[in-house]
Amino acid sequence: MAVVEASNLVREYRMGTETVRALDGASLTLDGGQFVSVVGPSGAGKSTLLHIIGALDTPTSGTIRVDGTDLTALGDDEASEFRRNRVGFIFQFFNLVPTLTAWENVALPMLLDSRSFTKAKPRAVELLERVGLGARVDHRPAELSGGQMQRVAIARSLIMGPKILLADEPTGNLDSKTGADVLELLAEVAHDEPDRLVLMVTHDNNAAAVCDRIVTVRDGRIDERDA
Ligand SMILES: Nc1ncnc2c1ncn2[C@@H]1O[C@H](COP(=O)(O)OP(=O)(O)OP(=O)(O)O)[C@@H](O)[C@H]1O
Repeated sequence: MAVVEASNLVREYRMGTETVRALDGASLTLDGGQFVSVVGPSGAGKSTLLHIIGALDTPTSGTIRVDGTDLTALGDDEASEFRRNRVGFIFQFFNLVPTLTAWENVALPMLLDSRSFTKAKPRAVELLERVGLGARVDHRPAELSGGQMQRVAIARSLIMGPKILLADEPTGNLDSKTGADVLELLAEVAHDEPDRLVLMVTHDNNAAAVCDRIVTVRDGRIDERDA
């Protein structure tokens, strides 16, 4: 089943009197059960594409459906609910809350929802075990290595059970061995469930090489061979 269906996406930014076209008619269909990387030159529109797929930004024109939801039809509150419950985000600098322990960081999205409050800790601990950090649940980010922090962030991205994980340069701040381990984990996460998609923006050719599919963005469009 298609998790992402993007058609003719255009995203323009106004810069004073100039208009920058970050996306210029990008079309793409992505199925679940895959680990997909997005590559291309600097300024090609990769991050803009990822932000639109994650409902962090809206296109100027074009259509975008993610996990069956038409993102262009969402209001601000619906978009933030979509981001919280239906998408997992993984960032280069991990974005963990320094004052919270590993399990509290992972549980945060569930702790914010009164309906799931009591289930939050057992689920967070289970996910930390899944990413190999069962012995680190009470550690704070400063007491963890970079690779361990990224594993916590991956566990957090999974807690609401999203169909899609979006990773922006997830290995950009890790050494090559630690980065390779994180990529292996992301591939496992994509293949764990039949229709989960992990979509990763990367500049690292080794990272792209372990993916099931590589999508190239150039001048705001998806390379035709990749669409
Ligand atoms: N908020 C913004 N305001 C104005 N212009 C923007 C904004 N965001 C992106 N752009 C412009 O849109 C184009 C695409 O940017 P984007 O960040 O999507 O590229 P990228 O492929 O992710 O680049 P990089 O690999 O360097 O991160 C660039 O020319 C950029 O300067």
